[in-house]
Amino acid sequence: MSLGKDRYSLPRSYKRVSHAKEKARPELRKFGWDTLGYAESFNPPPLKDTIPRVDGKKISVDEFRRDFERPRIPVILTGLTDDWNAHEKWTLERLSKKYRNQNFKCGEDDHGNSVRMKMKYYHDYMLNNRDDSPLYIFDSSFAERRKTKKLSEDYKVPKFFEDDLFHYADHKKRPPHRWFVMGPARSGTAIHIDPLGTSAWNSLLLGYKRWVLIPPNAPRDLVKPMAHEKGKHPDEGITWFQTVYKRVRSPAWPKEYAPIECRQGPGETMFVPSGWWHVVINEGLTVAVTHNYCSVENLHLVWPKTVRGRPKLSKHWHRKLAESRPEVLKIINSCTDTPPQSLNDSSSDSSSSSSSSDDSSDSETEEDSGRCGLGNRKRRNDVCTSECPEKISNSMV
Ligand SMILES: O=C(O)CCC(=O)C(=O)O
Ligand SMILES: [Fe+2]
Repeated sequence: MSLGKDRYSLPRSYKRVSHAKEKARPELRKFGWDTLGYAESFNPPPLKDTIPRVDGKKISVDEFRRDFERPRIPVILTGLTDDWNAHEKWTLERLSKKYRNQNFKCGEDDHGNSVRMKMKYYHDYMLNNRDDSPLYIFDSSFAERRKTKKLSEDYKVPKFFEDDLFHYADHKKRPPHRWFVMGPARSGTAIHIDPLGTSAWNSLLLGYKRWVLIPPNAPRDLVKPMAHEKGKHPDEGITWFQTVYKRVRSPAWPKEYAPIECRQGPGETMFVPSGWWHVVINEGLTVAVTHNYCSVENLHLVWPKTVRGRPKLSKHWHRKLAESRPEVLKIINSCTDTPPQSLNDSSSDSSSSSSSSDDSSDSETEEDSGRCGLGNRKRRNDVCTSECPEKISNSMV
């Protein structure tokens, strides 16, 4: 069975979709995108919702820091999006009309270049595809492009996440940090840890996302699909839900790595603390926005990874923090092996700001993020080894 041109509503959708697919996943050319029949057969086990939910309007920033951010406990905050225009503006109908001819990133080619599709074709694809692991919009430059930047006026960074210390780095130098996210059933994000020790918040406007989070100390080999389980979609959320998920749910799964699971619904904001493994699958059509950030609570984790993975950025950032937030230098000093004076020695840094080589996750840790390397966050990425639609891509580094 292969998808015919008549599956789509617009005359050019088939061609545009085929073109994007060829660039994003050339390895599927022969095998096909719908061969596994997941559109008919994929059915995750019944949900065990084990995440705490807290009314975001009733908790203070200090309480959030004390109860969740500092101890690194995942939580869903409710009510934070109530006054966002996105609730009205981010319906499929309005998005596909207003941004009709705008290109959005829905993949990455083998050279790390963005694969983009006009919203009108992606919308058609989203409604009509039967793919096993569909293309997913994960776009980190929406707020920089003239014709899509208005999207960033439709939501507000919740007060809990406002103090992002990367904000002090020059905008062009800071790693990608915000993504507009849109995808159909079965699209999602393979298991990963977000880049550079950052934490994330992810607010869902439309649809339902199923999440599994696993504590930071869980070994990579345990949480990732085994070589023989990877199949044709090695770096996709759906593969994880078809393989590792069974083990996570079995009595043999180590108690110390007990997962936190949930179904996130519209208006809910997921907080993913630094270092936690997480994997997501969309249960139907979804629209979301997600940001990664560094705060005073996770700086001790972000700093060493930034020094090691993004040395040039770390020097620049150190200078900016010393000017504008000198009080955080004591956190940096307490988690650093590098003597502070060498941070000011620009001659010691030979890395190129445009190269992705300093984006890499720290291979001595379990970090791997695809939306990954905040040098790359989210989609597929060689350096990070997987997932995270481009939360990783090098483009903005
Ligand atoms: O909404 C999703 O697919 C999850 C995204 C995610 O984990 C990430 O951006 O790092
Ligand atoms: Fe993530």
